[in-house]
Amino acid sequence: MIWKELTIHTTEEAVEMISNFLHEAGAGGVTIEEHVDNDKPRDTSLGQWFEIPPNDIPEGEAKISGYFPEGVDIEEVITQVKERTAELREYDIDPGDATITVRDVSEDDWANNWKQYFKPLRVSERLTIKPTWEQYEPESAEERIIELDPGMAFGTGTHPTTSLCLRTLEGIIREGDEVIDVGTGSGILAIGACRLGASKVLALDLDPVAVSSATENTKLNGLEKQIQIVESDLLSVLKQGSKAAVNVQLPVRVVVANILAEIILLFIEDVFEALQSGGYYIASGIYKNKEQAVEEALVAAGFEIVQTAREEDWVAFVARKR
Ligand SMILES: C[S@@+](CC[C@H](N)C(=O)[O-])C[C@H]1O[C@@H](n2cnc3c(N)ncnc32)[C@H](O)[C@@H]1O
Repeated sequence: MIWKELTIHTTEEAVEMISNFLHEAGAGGVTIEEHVDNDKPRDTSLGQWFEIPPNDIPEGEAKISGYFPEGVDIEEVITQVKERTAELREYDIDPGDATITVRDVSEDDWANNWKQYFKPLRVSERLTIKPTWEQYEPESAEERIIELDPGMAFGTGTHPTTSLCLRTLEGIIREGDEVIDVGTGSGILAIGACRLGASKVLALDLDPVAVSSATENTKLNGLEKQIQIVESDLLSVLKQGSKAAVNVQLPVRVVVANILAEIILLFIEDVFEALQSGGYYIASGIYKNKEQAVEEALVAAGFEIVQTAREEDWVAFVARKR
């Protein structure tokens, strides 16, 4: 089958928003290419890094491609994506020059090629992400495996915003914890939380593609009894009327959200309310230029920042409800 590949040249900062625009415009898949720096020293204490091939994308920039099936009005998609991208400046997100190109590609060119670069990855001391199509044996009894086929949803574990969450979760989760994962994507953090000892996770996402991907991955890991996946705009499922339908008992001890800073700022009070006192909020997806704004908002809402984790240009906060 031939697909239309729409590529937008933008900034790392705008990647998540523009990927969402492409999904919402009907893309059957979205790929993201960011600057690759293979000369940079890597922390190899947790195992081997699988290098991805160098590209010509300058630091701080990114190329996002959406794949549209035949029959989609690509001119209409371009107009929509251009308008929504231009609006990002109102939210203080710089999308760069945001030039768009379109070409025809065959399905094999994009649907499977990326798989060769997604290898088992020891992402923290105890967690390893294993693509379903790879063979891998844990090196010790302590090592826990997250089986994953990310499909079209965000969350392979290789993005700094995801690995920051998995690493910080490892320090926070205690046996039997109940957790809420906001913006679950492929379900990777919900699965990771269970592997670290959580007894129940409520995994929420606004995007039906993410909901079905998280459902598949939950099954792959045999965690259907522990993870409940619900289509929800942020924590709206917890609002009056639908509380009874969720698997976790409120307030919970841990909330994790790997969502953009702009979105994190919208629902800090709701997270505060959903947490026990002394409970933890892991907030990730924060580009470095929004670090201060998010920190101030967390503190103003009554959180104490107990850890600030950084990887590349991304920041994650571990905040404790006072
Ligand atoms: C950066 S991805 C994170 C995926 C995964 N949790 C991870 O850490 O790799 C952000 C996710 O948030 C979801 N999202 C964005 N806005 C949302 C909203 N208002 N309510 C719920 N989910 C949302 C997106 O659909 C996407 O799956």
